[in-house]
Amino acid sequence: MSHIPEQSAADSLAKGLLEVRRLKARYGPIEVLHGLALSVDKGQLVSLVGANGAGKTTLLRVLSGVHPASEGTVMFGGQDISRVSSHARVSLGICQAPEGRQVFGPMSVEDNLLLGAYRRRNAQLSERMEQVYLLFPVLKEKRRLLAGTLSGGQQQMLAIGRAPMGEPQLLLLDEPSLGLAPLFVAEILQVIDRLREQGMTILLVEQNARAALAMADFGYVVETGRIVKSGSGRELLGSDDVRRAYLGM
Ligand SMILES: Nc1ncnc2c1ncn2[C@@H]1O[C@H](COP(=O)(O)OP(=O)(O)OP(=O)(O)O)[C@@H](O)[C@H]1O
Repeated sequence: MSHIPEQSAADSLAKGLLEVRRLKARYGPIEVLHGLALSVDKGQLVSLVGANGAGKTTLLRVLSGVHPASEGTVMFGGQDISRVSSHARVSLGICQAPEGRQVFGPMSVEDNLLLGAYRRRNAQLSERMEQVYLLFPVLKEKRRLLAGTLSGGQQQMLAIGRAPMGEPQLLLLDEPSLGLAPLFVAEILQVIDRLREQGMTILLVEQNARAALAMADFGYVVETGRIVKSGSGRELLGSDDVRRAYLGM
């Protein structure tokens, strides 16, 4: 029988842009992620759904490097980044849009967007900014205003619009529609869909499970720190368990 060297076995597992294996994380003595595995391929939109407290935010915090994994591996682009700092992960192209409305109020909308462009050279900035303005026309209209004067929904759009300015390899979005009026929710979800159409790889945590799964290439259901189900967005939407637990059907 031919022998497969360990390294090539590991390589064959690491096909996705992001590969998470046996991931554990804790807050003090309490473990909240219990050996979680998932993968995200380049260009995919992957949605994580699950009840409050299931561990979705913690997972994103571990992926962006702001919370340590206690065990397991995070591979990104074939490289083990499990022990890499959050700063270095940003340089590698992992970007987490800040939760909610975290913008710099005393700065203009345009300057807020430029802050997201740390990875871009000047020549490409205006082109990228125009692309963001195409996604969010209201930000173009208000580009000279102080961010603090925007409505809550517009500030949330700015916080999300800033992320693609740096052309991340992987965009992590935690509840981008949280607390928004239904009109803004629909708009934010459309923008995320368009970012995916433009080829961006996105890992999305979203309370609106139906919409998050409907637009996802692939989805994972997280329950108390474990993945309990996975499949294409369509498969999960059709699953009785998922419909009962997360879609109120
Ligand atoms: N800073 C913290 N210190 C201690 N425990 C925490 C902390 N943050 C989260 N937890 C706990 O970790 C578990 C997972 O929380 P997490 O926020 O990751 O879940 P979630 O799925 O994102 O839920 P939500 O949608 O409510 O944010 C929960 O039991 C929560 O109470």
